[in-house]
Amino acid sequence: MDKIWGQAREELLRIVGADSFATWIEPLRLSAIEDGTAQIACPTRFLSDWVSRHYSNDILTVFEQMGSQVQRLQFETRAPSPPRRAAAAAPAPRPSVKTPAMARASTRATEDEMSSPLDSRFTFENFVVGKPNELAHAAARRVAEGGPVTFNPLFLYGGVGLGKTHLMHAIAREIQQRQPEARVLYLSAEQFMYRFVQALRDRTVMDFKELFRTVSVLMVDDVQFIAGKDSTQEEFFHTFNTLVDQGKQIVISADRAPGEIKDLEERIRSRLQCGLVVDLHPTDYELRLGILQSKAEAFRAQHQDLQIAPGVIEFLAHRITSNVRVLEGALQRLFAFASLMGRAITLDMTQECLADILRASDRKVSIEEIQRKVAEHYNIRLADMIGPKRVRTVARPRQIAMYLAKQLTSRSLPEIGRRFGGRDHTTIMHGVKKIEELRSADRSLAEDIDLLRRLLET
Ligand SMILES: Nc1ncnc2c1ncn2[C@@H]1O[C@H](COP(=O)(O)OP(=O)(O)OP(=O)(O)O)[C@@H](O)[C@H]1O
Repeated sequence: MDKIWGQAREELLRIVGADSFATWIEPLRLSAIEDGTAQIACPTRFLSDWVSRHYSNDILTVFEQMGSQVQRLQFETRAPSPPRRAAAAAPAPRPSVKTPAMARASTRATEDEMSSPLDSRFTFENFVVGKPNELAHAAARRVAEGGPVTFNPLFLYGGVGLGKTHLMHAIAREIQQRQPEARVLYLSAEQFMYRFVQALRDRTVMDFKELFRTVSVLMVDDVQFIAGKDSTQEEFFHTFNTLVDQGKQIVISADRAPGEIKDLEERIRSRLQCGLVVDLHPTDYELRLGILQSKAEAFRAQHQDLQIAPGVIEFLAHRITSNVRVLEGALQRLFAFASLMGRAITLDMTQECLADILRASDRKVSIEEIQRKVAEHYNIRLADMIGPKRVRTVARPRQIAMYLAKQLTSRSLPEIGRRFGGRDHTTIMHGVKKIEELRSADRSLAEDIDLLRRLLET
């Protein structure tokens, strides 16, 4: 079982990412596989509920990929046997954010568990600065240099893969190096919630509060995760206030601006807005070029025989515009391919080796995707997008979808009309005009549209 689970964990780590893995998958063990059912031991009921609701599909997919006969999962709440490191696929231990002061504290075990490990690649030196991220970078540097707290919190936001986590790790690492006695606690909002719920269950809330309220710097990644989770928000709010009152620095990241996070309590929203809010804009050509050049240089420092033909880096910077993570992935694949084949990286080879990525970044948004995203965003049924209902709560999102279809696709008005349940092109024209007018008058609608557009374009 350990061997199978070790293999499955490796794959799960890749799928769910290091943070979610450490929080949700790491504590699980595979106890048996019988008649197509995998029995998975979870240390707490909460964990088993959460994992079964959010990660069952991922786990089943991984079993399927491994060629196993597992069809169902059964979660049991019982203390798992201690993990066997040899079979485990947990990430190699990386330095975690803890300090000598933390080690002396009586709650040491909890603090160690609480902080997320830092990725050693995510430093300021490795962060390439360009127009789209210069403000975020400057603010992050300022916070990392320490000194009097000038803006609190620092709120960094931006789309997927644009460097938020990189900057957060760089700040944490730099503070740690400059002020070894500072207690920096860095974790994701998901982990904050998990630890809080665990403290509630174990009746150790006072320890939890004490721990969070005595740190020097609190850094919380992906704060949008706590939206809609009432008691976690409440606890976060109090922690936040106590630290700000004590003049302690807080750094927060999210995938959108505080004003755009739905189901976030108003008082938290306004607290988050009262420091410095900076965003990481989508990359431009120059920044992509800079990032590619710096990564290629780093790679060539270790593989001197690697040849990259002129124009390849420029070609990639021009063609792959989605985000830095995709850009990095493309480059890594190219390097791996070139060293395996012992070939120089030419333009032809790049096109052949990255055909799928290049096709995907060519991809145009479809009207169906627009309808689906808009329906999800406004919580209406997808069928209402094409149906006849005229109530405002349905008609307005429908018009927004029409507007986005006009903006983001090259379809004609009659074609769009057909996809909206056979409506006439004049109805589409009217919808598009209406939204254009409302956009300039209604700020929150304009923000909604920008958000949807970003979601659809990434
Ligand atoms: N300006 C940059 N210079 C160098 N590397 C970068 C830059 N921006 C992003 N990266 C790299 O791109 C990858 C994705 O960045 P990161 O994980 O920080 O994104 P993110 O904004 O946190 O995304 P997500 O919301 O998906 O977590 C990382 O490997 C990071 O090192």
